[in-house]
Amino acid sequence: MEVQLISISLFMKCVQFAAHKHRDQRRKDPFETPYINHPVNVATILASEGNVKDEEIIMAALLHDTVEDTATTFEEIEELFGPVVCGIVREVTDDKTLEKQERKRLQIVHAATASHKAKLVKLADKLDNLRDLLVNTPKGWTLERKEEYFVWAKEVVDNLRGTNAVLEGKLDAIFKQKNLL
Ligand SMILES: Nc1nc2c(ncn2[C@@H]2O[C@H](COP(=O)(O)OP(=O)(O)O)[C@@H](OP(=O)(O)OP(=O)(O)O)[C@H]2O)c(=O)[nH]1
Ligand SMILES: [Mn+2]
Repeated sequence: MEVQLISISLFMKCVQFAAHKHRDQRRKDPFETPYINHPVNVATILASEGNVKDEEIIMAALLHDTVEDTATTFEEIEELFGPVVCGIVREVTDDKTLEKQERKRLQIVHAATASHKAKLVKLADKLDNLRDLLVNTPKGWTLERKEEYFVWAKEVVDNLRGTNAVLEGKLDAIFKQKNLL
């Protein structure tokens, strides 16, 4: 068995915390998928496809949208799950007080200098969102807006390269399918 650094108890508290915080949210897809499916997908992509063994990265993936999209604070996350997990979540959290265009621009800029752990979470986050867009159109989105998302996501991913060959390969297969690579 792999060395296990984080107790199963704390890990499950993290799953429970994320599910609780996102309990009233739905994704934008036509099926109104419960929002928690996305953080669970991102964590599962890292563990099962990306071969990531570091439990703190998996926990940060489970929590990655809590501060951005729910009434969760970094202080809560640090108190419950420690400074490393909190630091990763902080790095992948957009400042929602900024204009959307500026937020999107900053994701591209910040990707380049993010820590290795944060880059892994961002790669899996984009992979899950793009896989969804290949099969669904979010409510209220035009096809053009969807195409623009692929173009923008590639700019973010281009600044995350050299982090995880498997995840980057899977993202590149999607970009090739969209004629962006
Ligand atoms: N593909 C997809 N995306 C959905 C769905 N429901 C919610 N989203 C979220 O929508 C965001 C993209 O929509 P935009 O209009 O471009 O961004 P905004 O929500 O921040 O304004 C993605 O965030 P992001 O900033 O790109 O990444 P992150 O917030 O997940 O880090 C994604 O997480 C869905 O059903 N499918
Ligand atoms: Mn996300």
